[in-house]
Order: sequence, then C-alpha cells, then structure tokens
Amino acid sequence: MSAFATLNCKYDNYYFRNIKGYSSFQKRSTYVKLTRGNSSLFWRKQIREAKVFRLYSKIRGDLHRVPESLNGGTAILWFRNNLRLSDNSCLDLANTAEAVLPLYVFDKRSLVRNRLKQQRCGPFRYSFVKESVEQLQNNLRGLFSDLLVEVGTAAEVIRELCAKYSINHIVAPKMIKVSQVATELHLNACFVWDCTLLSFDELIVNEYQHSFETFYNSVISKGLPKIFELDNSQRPFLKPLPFGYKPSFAIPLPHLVNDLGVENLCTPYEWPFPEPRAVYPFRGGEDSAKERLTDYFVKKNGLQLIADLENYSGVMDSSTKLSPWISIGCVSVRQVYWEGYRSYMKNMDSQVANLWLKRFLWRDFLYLLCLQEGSAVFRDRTVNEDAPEFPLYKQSATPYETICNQAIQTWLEGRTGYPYIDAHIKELITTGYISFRGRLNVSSFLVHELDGIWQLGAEFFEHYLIDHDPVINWGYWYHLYEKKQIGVESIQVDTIEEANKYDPDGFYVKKWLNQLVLLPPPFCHEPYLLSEEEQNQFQVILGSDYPEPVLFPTVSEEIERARQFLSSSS
Ligand SMILES: Cc1cc2nc3c(=O)[nH]c(=O)nc-3n(C[C@H](O)[C@H](O)[C@H](O)COP(=O)(O)OP(=O)(O)OC[C@H]3O[C@@H](n4cnc5c(N)ncnc54)[C@H](O)[C@@H]3O)c2cc1C
Repeated sequence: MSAFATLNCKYDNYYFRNIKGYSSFQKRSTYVKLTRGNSSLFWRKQIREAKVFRLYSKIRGDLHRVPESLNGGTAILWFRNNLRLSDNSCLDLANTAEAVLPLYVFDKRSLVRNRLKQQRCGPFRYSFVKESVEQLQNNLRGLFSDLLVEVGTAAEVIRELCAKYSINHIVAPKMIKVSQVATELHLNACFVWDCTLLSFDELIVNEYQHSFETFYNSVISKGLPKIFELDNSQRPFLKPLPFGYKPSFAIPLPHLVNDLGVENLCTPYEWPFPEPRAVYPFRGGEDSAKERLTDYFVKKNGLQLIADLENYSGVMDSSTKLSPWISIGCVSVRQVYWEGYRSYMKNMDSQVANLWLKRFLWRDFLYLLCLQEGSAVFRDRTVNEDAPEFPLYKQSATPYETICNQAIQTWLEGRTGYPYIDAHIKELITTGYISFRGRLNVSSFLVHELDGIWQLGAEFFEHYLIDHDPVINWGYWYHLYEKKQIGVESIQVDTIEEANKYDPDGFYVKKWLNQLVLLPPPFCHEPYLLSEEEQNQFQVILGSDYPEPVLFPTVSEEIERARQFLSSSS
C-alpha cells in the first residue's frame, strides 16, 4: 500500500465516522452547534482533518490526471511560476505533444490595491517579472519557438486561443485554478506539482503537526530528500509552434506607468533602481539566475560562509540571494539545492549540510501548511477593490485602538524609534529585499510587540518583496499569528538582543539611518537611552533627528527598565 493510501484510509475513517456519520437531523444539529464558537479541541481536530482529507484528495486527484505523455495534439504550455527552460517538468510533458504554444499571462488583478492602498504586485517585483519574461521569450526564440505574452485573465486568454488554434491540452504548474475552463473547453488539463524540493507524494506523507521540528524529523527519518542527478548536458528543446501562429514583436510586458496607467507608484522608477545600498543588483531571467548560481557556489564557494554569516543583514554573500529567481521559477529549488549540496560535498561539514537542507525544508513545510490550512492562510487577502479597510483607517477607534494604530503607522513608515526595525523597513521599501533575520524581526515586532494585525504585515510585504512567494510570505505571517494565539513555540525574537548580536557595531543600521552615524554601541540600537547631554554630543535629538520609541505599554515599560538599569550601572 502506498504511503498516500495509508493516509487516505486514516482520514477516510475519521471522515466517515465523525462527519458523514451524522445522518439524522438531530445529530447534525448537534454537530453544527459543536462546530460553532467554543467547539471542543477534539471536534476541531476532526473537522480540520476532514478538511485536509478533502484538500489532499482534490489535489491528489488533479495530479493523478497528469499523464506520462500527451500522445500528440497541440498543447498550450502555460508558464507561470516556472519561467525557465531547464529542469522544467511542464516543458518535458508538453514536448510529448506534436505542437506547443508557450504562453505567459500577466494577470492585471495583481495590480489591484491592497488595504494599504498599494498594488499587490509592487514595482520591484513587476520589473523583475518583466525582465524574466523578456529573457524567457528570447531563449524560446533561440529554440525556434516563441512566448505569447498577454495581459488579462488566464481563462479568457485560453478561451480565445482555443478558438484560434485547435488546442487539445494545457500543461501548467499546479497551484492554479483553470480546471473549470479546461472542462468547458474539453481540454486535457495537466497540472504538474513542481514547486517543492520534495515531490508531492513525499511531502504529504509527512503529517503537518504545527511544528517544523516534527516535520523535519519525519522527513529525515524517511531518508529524504533522495539524491538525484540533474541532467544539464542536454540542451532544452521545444516542439514547433502550432500551425498558423504569427509571432508578434511587441514588448512582452507593458510599462507599469506609461502603458498600464498605474498611478502613485511607491517608487517613481522601474528597474534599474538607482540604489547603491541595495544588497544585490537583482536582474530577472533564467540566465541571470544561473550567473548568480555559478558565482555563489562555484567561484565563491559561498556555502562555507553560511554558518558564520547567515544572520547578518546587508551582506551580499551571507546567503545565496536566489529567492527572487526561485519564487517565479527562473531556477528550480532542486537545481539550487543540489548545486549547494555538490559544493558542500567538496569540503564542508555536516552542520553546513543541515543548515542548507533546513532552508528548503522550511519552504516545503510552509507549502504543507498551506495545503493543510487552505484559505485560512490567506484570510482577508485583498482580491478586489472593495476590500474592507484596515482598522488603521477606522474613523471611530477606541483610545487603545488609536494608540495601536499610531504605533502600527510608525512601523509601516520605518520610524518606530528602534533602529534595527526601522533600518530593515527602510531597506525593504527602498530595494524590495531584506534578509531572513530582518523579516523575522520586523514581523515579530509588529505581531508581538505592537499587537498589529498579521494580514497588514503580509500585505505590506506582498507589495514590496521582490521575491514574494504567497505561500512563504503568508505562511510565515499566519504561522506567527497562529503561534501567538495558541501560545506555544512562538516565533518571537528580542529585537535589541538580535541587533547587538548581528549588528554589534551598528554598521547596518547606520547605512540606512544616516542620522545615527555618530552613535556608538549600545546607543546606535537604543538611542532612547541617550541623556540630553549625550543627545547634543552625538547630534541626535530624540523627537526631531530620530523618533522617540513607539508609545506602547509593554514596550515603554521595557524602556523604563533599561533606563533605570543604565543609570544604576553607570
Ligand atoms: C515574514 C517572512 C516573510 C517571508 N516571505 C518570503 C517570500 O515572500 N518569499 C521567499 O522566497 N521567502 C520568504 N521568506 C523566507 C526567507 O526570508 C527568504 O527565503 C530568504 O531571505 C531568501 O534569501 P536567500 O535566497 O538568500 O536564501 P538562502 O538562505 O540562500 O536560501 C536558499 C533558498 O531557500 C529558501 N529559504 C531559505 N530560507 C527560508 C526560510 N526561512 N523559509 C522558507 N524558505 C527559505 C528560499 O527559497 C531561498 O531562496 C520570508 C520570511 C519571513 C520571516
């Protein structure tokens, strides 16, 4: 019996016994009552497991429909978060058709404004995607094919293409909902799961139990991931375009401001941004991804640095900086993981190997979390322009809400009075990238210290991050919030402790907050400890050169304690 079948039976039993079993009206009403409000933990667990079973079955069903070969016909090869030619399972499958029409659709809905009045896809990511699409089109033309680029909704574009060419199949990466269109048009839709290090089967046999460690141990105990060699020797190829296809030589994706009429961009430019402080000059496309891959692993042997540097912000080689390419699939996670593993095999210890594997398993864990929790992870995500406003802009707020809202506003603008937080927010809104430590600190600060709404943080990140991956971003924020609710194994970090540990001399904060340039440690991380005399001496007047720390009860108490400690020890 396969691992999935075991899982299947287990959930099937639960489902059958506990949910379907309530057939009489009397019992069903009891069930409804139990699921509302204060339902017992037991019942919640049952319901969740039933939900998971349905989700798995659905995805599993979709994946089962993926054939080994398309056996001829014409296929649309729909590129989405897999903008590459090498190690691309969708491309391999599409090549079993007779003719292939490569397609990319930029969904204009991703320019809808979120509740912070920003486009969901901000200019950093948009420009990066645009470059990647251009490069993919060039590379496909090099293979005597093309990439048809459209702006609109995928369903409509596919419908039009079917009317124009006799299409039989659609091949696309999984995580998309086009099954309805495919059924309507009698197309053979093949959704390929190609976004995690573990295969779908390997992923779902690891039950998600709220804890990364459990997941990690479960993966390791099964001897995963199994080593496999990527065959890079073969040059990618593609079957010919459908009969009657005429290539267009228009620019693949329109300019945000000039062509799409997007106004009030947070940054007035499209790429390249004239920002010399950016940690890496990200450029979209498969070729640029491979350049970075070779530069980091082969030329610099970068993995030997990760144990020492991984937590430092603003350092180019502290990590691979490959996430923008991974998130839209210019390079596959498998390619990156195995490239790292190969370089580790040369001369590194097992601690590095573990650190390296854990990164990818965190990613897979979040994908599993999203499979498990379904839409709860994306709760209240802005999908239309009528989304309700955040309480941040509510007219009638209670005094507590007003204080909270002011504090949150300072977070959004990078003026909380905590340099380590403010510097990271400034880096994010100026360049579209911050380190993992930075993300962890700012998100934990918003959720735990400022009692902020987690969705607000997620939407803010979604707009700015150049490497935004909905599963990882929303998954982390949800994880932070959920952990806060149940109060276990919380991802909560101490900002000041982290700042002193990972930026001991304040180089990073001074890079983004020039006004603090004269401050020595510990004041560069806690300027609120400066006496009036010291403020004059270091030319940082609190409240005018740099903000006072956010006025928030718990935070203020801590500041008071620190002030007293400093004056008693000096
Ligand atoms: C609140 C929050 C939001 C985040 N949002 C995103 C996001 O939208 N997109 C995104 O790619 N990452 C996100 N991350 C995870 C992490 O910060 C980035 O993956 C990492 O900073 C990317 O840098 P790198 O490519 O140099 O990573 P490296 O350290 O070189 O790792 C290589 C790859 O492994 C994966 N990876 C590494 N660390 C993690 C991690 N902790 N969790 C999941 N995957 C990881 C990434 O794909 C990364 O590119 C988020 C983290 C937090 C705390």
